[in-house]
Amino acid sequence: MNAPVSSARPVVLIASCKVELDGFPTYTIRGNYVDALTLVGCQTLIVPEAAGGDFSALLAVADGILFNGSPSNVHPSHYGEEVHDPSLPQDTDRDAWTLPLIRLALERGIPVFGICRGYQEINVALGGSLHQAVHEAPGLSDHRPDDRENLEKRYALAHPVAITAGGVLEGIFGEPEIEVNSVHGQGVNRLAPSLRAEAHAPDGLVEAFTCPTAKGFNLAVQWHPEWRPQDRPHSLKVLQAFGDACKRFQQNRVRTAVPDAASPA
Ligand SMILES: N[C@@H](CCC(=O)NCCCC(=O)O)C(=O)O
Repeated sequence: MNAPVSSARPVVLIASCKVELDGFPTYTIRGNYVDALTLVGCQTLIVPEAAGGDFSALLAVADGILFNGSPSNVHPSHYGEEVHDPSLPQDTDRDAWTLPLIRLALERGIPVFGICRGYQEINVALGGSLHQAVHEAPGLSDHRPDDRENLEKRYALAHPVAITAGGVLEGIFGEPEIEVNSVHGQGVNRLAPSLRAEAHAPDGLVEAFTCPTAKGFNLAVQWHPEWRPQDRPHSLKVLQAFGDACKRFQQNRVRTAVPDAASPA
């Protein structure tokens, strides 16, 4: 008998940010992260918190987790530094649950995708550090967009990245170089020991990585594939790779869960 498969969309958790709005604590997520995952066949579930670090309810439903971008920075105390520019936003509430969840998800083989802040979070969660101001680091370029420009220009393709030969991204793109957008002031300084660089900017900054020892698909990128993926084939391909991994994870859960429930009495 063939094992049953699920036709339901895989459930992908997305981390929301916590900001103050009109005096109230408010959980936020930019809609293009949701739309991008919907486009590649996933059911998104926005997660505001994991009180007390209890992840059991989340792990029971997650077929994948997106650690998305955000204007805020990971607090530098997580990599042993003081805040370099106090005028920039922090989100210590998000740090408190996303950093341990990253470690747990990778250990369990749940598909993980990181974008921008999420990319930086994964590096920090695994013991890496960040440049708090890439543009001030000797030899590195300014990776920030011009905030006076409209969104179209801020998310325009900004520079090439060289794709690591034999890596996950080369498998997805089949090309040695692609063009990416660039919407960040911070960046990877010390790459966590368990991570492997998957792409580099022309100034040498690591722009993508994977954790090869994790059991499941995982990838993180400094750029923003969620911006207009319909119009950008490379963005669509990388999102689709994550969506497909979530689908496989879900199918595997269905296959391993169903026999008990379906066994004849
Ligand atoms: N604060 C970090 C993170 C950058 C980042 O995630 N930018 C995206 C912001 C908008 C969005 O949510 O899409 C840095 O500046 O390096």
